[in-house]
Amino acid sequence: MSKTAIITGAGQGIGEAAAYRLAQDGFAIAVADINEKTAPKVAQNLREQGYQAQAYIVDVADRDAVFDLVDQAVADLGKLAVFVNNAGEAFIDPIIDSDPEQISHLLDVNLKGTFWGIQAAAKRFKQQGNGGRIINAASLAGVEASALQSAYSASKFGIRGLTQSAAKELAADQITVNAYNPGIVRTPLRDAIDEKTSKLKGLSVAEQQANCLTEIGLGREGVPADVAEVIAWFVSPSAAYITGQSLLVDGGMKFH
Ligand SMILES: NC(=O)C1=CN([C@@H]2O[C@H](COP(=O)(O)OP(=O)(O)OC[C@H]3O[C@@H](n4cnc5c(N)ncnc54)[C@H](O)[C@@H]3O)[C@@H](O)[C@H]2O)C=CC1
Ligand SMILES: CC(=O)C(C)=O
Repeated sequence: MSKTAIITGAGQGIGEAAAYRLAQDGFAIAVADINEKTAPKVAQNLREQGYQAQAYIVDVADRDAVFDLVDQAVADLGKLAVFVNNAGEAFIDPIIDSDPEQISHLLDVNLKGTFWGIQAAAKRFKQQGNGGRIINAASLAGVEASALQSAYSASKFGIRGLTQSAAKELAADQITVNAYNPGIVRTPLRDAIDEKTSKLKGLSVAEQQANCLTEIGLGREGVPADVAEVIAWFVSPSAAYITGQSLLVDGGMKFH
């Protein structure tokens, strides 16, 4: 049985890119996502390329489902080695107009979903007895908050705090906990942000994009400092003693 990497939100975007990248490093990939169409497709593509992969339909906001995900993936694919809390959502609205339900849902997915992933992975790592790697999706917006993204930025600042606290608690069990903080990565999530922002700010999408930070790649183009590469580095032997870090990735890389 292989070493398993569970990646949430791996049905598209950054999570999908991370799935391909970690598969190249020999991990069996649990493609976990709420989307019943995309997760099986990604898992199938991985298998067609000769990698071990399985799709799991899960809502990361459901704590029991996240624990079940770990149990099932380990039973199917082998010992857990890596858990990437990548799944997330965003919405754009002025803070005074932000809908309470939408705020709660975003925090349930982004912040509490990461909490459940850390808990489930850490419990499994402790049972297995030889450490593990937990990597969380924070964001540039969790280092420098953006207007119109109050709930999202709050969730990403929170994820950085979760990362630091968990890292301090789990280091004794050789479990590292780190976060990647990408700038702009051209995914459906980012496209939706830009479109709504440009509407609210009256900017054309082109003008809005011109205001963006350096766009970085999803890893398939192999551009430097791409996000999938950062996730793979956090999992590599050279990062065995790196923990509690939030790595800002916006074309360059700097710890925060
Ligand atoms: N795209 C960007 O510019 C940046 C993205 N990020 C973060 O990176 C992560 C991935 O973002 P993208 O790939 O851009 O997003 P995306 O929207 O393209 O993909 C997110 C995936 O997560 C899944 N998902 C959403 N809610 C879920 C839930 N409750 N349970 C399970 N799966 C769920 C979606 O089905 C989708 O497949 C997110 O946490 C996002 O906040 C951070 C900084 C920049
Ligand atoms: C979506 C997101 O976190 C950014 C920085 O664009």
